[in-house]
Amino acid sequence: MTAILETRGLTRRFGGVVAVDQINLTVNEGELRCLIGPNGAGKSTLFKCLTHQLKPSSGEIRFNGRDLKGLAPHRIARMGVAIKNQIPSVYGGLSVRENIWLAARRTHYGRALDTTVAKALTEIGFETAERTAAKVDALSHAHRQWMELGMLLVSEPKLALLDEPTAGMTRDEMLKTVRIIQKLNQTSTIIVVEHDLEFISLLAKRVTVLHRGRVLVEDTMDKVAQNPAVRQIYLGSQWQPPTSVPVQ
Ligand SMILES: Nc1ncnc2c1ncn2[C@@H]1O[C@H](COP(=O)(O)OP(=O)(O)OP(=O)(O)O)[C@@H](O)[C@H]1O
Repeated sequence: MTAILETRGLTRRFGGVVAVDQINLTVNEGELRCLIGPNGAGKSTLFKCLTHQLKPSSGEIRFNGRDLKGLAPHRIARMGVAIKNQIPSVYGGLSVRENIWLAARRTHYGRALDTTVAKALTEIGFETAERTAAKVDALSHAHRQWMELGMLLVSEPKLALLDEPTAGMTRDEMLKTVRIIQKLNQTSTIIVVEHDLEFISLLAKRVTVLHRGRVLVEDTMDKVAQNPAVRQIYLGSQWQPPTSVPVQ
C-alpha cells in the first residue's frame, strides 16, 4: 500500500485553543477514510490545514511523498488535492452541464471531454435534458451538492476532501450521495467528514475519530462503534449500528 497523505505532528492553534493537536494521519492511495468526532473536535480545521487554507502552526504534511511546507493553496490544488467546500468556479448563471463541462475541460479534450461529461451527468443522476440544462442558481440544496460532486468526478483529483457532503439532505438523498461518492472513489482517494452515522456505516472501511484535536481511535466502523471512549464522547451508550441495506 502506498501512502498518498501523511501528517506528522500536525498542529494548528487559534490563540490558546489547540484545534488540531499533534495529528499523525496516514491515508493510503485509493482509500475512502471517514473522519468523525464531536463538534469542535478539529475536523474542519484539519481539512483546511491539509489544503493550506489555514497555515499549520507546526508539523509536517506529505502528499504523494512531497512536503507541502510553504506551498500556496492553489499549488496544492494543482497537485491534485480538492476540497469540496471550495470548488473554485461554480457559475450560478450557467447550467449544470456547462459547469461540469468547464470542470472537465481542464483535463479532457475532444471526444473524451464529451463522453466524460455525459458519464458524470449520468452518475450524479442528471439524465434528462431538462435536468442538465437547469441553471445552478435554481437547483435544490441536494442537486447542487450532487453537481459539485460531478465537478469532482470529472476533474479526477488524486485526493478529495469532503466536508459534511450530506448535511441538510433527506435519507434518500443521503443514500444517493453514498453511491456517487463510491463512484468518485474509483478514481480518487477520499477523506470524508460526516456526522450522519448511517452514511459512515454504509461507506467507511476505516474510520478515524477525532476528539479535542487529537486522534482518539482509528479502526473499522464496527470496532469504532464498540469502543467505550467513542461511545462515551460521541455515539452515546445506546447507539446501535444502522441496519439499512448495503448500497450497491
Ligand atoms: N477561525 C477560528 N478562530 C478561532 N477558533 C477557531 C477557528 N476555527 C475553529 N476554531 C476552534 O477550533 C476548534 C475546532 O473547530 P473545528 O471547526 O475544526 O471543529 P469540527 O470538528 O469541524 O466541528 P464541527 O463538527 O462542529 O464542524 C473549536 O474549538 C473551534 O472553536
